[in-house]
Amino acid sequence: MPQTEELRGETILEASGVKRVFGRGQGAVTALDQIHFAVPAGSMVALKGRSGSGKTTLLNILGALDEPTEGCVFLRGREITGLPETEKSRIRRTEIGLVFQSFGLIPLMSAYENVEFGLRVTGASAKSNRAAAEHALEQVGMRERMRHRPMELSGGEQQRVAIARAIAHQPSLLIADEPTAELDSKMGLQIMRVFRDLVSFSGMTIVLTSHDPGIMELADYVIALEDGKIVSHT
Ligand SMILES: Nc1ncnc2c1ncn2[C@@H]1O[C@H](COP(=O)(O)OP(=O)(O)OP(=O)(O)O)[C@@H](O)[C@H]1O
Repeated sequence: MPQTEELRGETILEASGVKRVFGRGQGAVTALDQIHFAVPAGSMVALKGRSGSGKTTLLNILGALDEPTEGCVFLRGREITGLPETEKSRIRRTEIGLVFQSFGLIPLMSAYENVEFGLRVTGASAKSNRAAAEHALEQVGMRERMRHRPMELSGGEQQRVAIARAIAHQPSLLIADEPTAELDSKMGLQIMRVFRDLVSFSGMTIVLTSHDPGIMELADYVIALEDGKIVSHT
């Protein structure tokens, strides 16, 4: 499998004709329709749009957490839609990292344990998991504080630990749903700096959602959604 860095500039993620309808009949809601875009490897893309415009629905489909009603998604040229759940789960474990608004750390575990715990499902040796967890914490600037529990860390630091957990298996694609929404603007910018470093130094591709124009400015591309459709792509 090529290293993340070697893919830089090539299309890593592509959505083609994606449509997602929730429910049936009269109560059906079309959350996404006619979604087409391609994301070059080693770039950061922000999805913007009002509440209900379809951002989370799209991220869930890109992250192999949900299936479109129509259309397909390709990750590194391979279709990830329509695969059996076991295969999608393998792709999520190896190629995709997920970050959420609410951090989702386990309170009784230290930062290090939170990151290492996520790696146990990979089946790698304890020694390599330890090295991978420490490397990921280093990448987000949290190695010094890795023995602290979440409650001893600021919101921004907790989110950095959550990012370390999401990237510990060195995925090529990081998906982040409103990663700065619970943070003040200074901490939000710190998180964006971490993301920019992951793009610059590790060649990672990041797709995130945000409502904050200051955050959006730091992305390479901005895709605007309105009522489930792309209305601009800059
Ligand atoms: N599981 C579901 N069942 C029915 N409708 C849903 C479901 N999930 C989302 N929707 C609908 O799909 C549309 C898009 O929702 P989505 O959560 O993707 O929007 P969003 O842009 O992420 O909003 P927000 O910024 O508030 O998170 C909305 O009309 C929503 O009500």
